[in-house]
Amino acid sequence: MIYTVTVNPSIDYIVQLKELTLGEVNRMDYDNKLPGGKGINVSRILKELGLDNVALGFLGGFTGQFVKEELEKVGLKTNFTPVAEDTRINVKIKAQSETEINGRGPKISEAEVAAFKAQFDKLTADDVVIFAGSLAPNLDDNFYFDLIELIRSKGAQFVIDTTGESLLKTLAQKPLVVKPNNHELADLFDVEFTGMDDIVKYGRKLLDLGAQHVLISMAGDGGLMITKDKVYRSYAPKGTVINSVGAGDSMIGGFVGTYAKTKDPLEAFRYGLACGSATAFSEDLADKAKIDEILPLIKIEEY
Ligand SMILES: Nc1ncnc2c1ncn2[C@@H]1O[C@H](COP(=O)(O)OP(=O)(O)OP(=O)(O)O)[C@@H](O)[C@H]1O
Ligand SMILES: O=P(O)(O)OC[C@@]1(O)O[C@H](CO)[C@@H](O)[C@@H]1O
Repeated sequence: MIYTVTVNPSIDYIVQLKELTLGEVNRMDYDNKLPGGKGINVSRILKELGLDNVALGFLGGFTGQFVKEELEKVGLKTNFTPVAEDTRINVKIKAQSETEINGRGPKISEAEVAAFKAQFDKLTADDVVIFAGSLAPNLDDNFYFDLIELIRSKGAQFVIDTTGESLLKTLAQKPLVVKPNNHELADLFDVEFTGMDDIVKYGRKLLDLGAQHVLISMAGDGGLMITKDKVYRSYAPKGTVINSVGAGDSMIGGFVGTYAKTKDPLEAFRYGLACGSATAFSEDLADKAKIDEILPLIKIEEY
């Protein structure tokens, strides 16, 4: 089974207006509320690809209830641990440019953490756990590392979509895939890239440090996959970008879901790219029809 973990889910409150003027009363042209959080987005993409998965994490209050109901409406399996405080609301303003204001999220009590962790005792070598998104304000990185140790001790695989020191720290535990974008990769090694060769050189370091597969996403410029003996490059298909929120989560969903099914990294990369672009070209996350439309446009070449 594939499990996603969203420690700090959200209602994504999408607000559209022609122009945002600071210090004035602004009126919306359109608004929408979506269940959000990176792990939840991965789960929704897996579901679109027809892959069985369970969304885990913490949900609380009326906002948490909304997220749970929206996910159940689309038939997603969930097993969220209830918490006392309200799930956060993240505001996504689409005006002359895109601005995101993400909430801090609820604090999680020790008893709530213990109830959540108990679920991991039953994992087996057939399972994959995907951690994605920020932690609750009172939890530190050890929250993930302790769980990763437990997961690896059961022989299960894990993926963690994180950056900086936290990413470096998890590599020794051999994540199934890591997917920094090119800017995150440069920050990670405190360097400036002058071309694709640099990106490949530093991406390869992640492989050497323990990652099983390395993807580097480059937004509208496509992506790279670095394996032990090959580097694959894809240019993103052209299209009208409607929404950049969740393209990275979609890429992870497409890669991990397809890899779990086929064990073929190249096919998994192809689906990852298609899901990322399909989301960029959709109002919400990509649906199956959009992913199917984009798949034949994905061209991958050896670099
Ligand atoms: N403007 C775009 N046009 C076409 N494809 C895109 C575009 N933006 C993203 N994609 C596809 O989605 C993949 C992931 O996007 P991106 O590199 O923006 O990830 P990210 O930085 O993790 O994004 P986010 O944090 O916004 O979800 C890219 O590698 C690309 O294949
Ligand atoms: O605050 P975090 O956890 O880093 O990011 C949360 C978030 O911005 O990420 C998703 C898009 O990737 C959104 O659905 C959600 O609002």
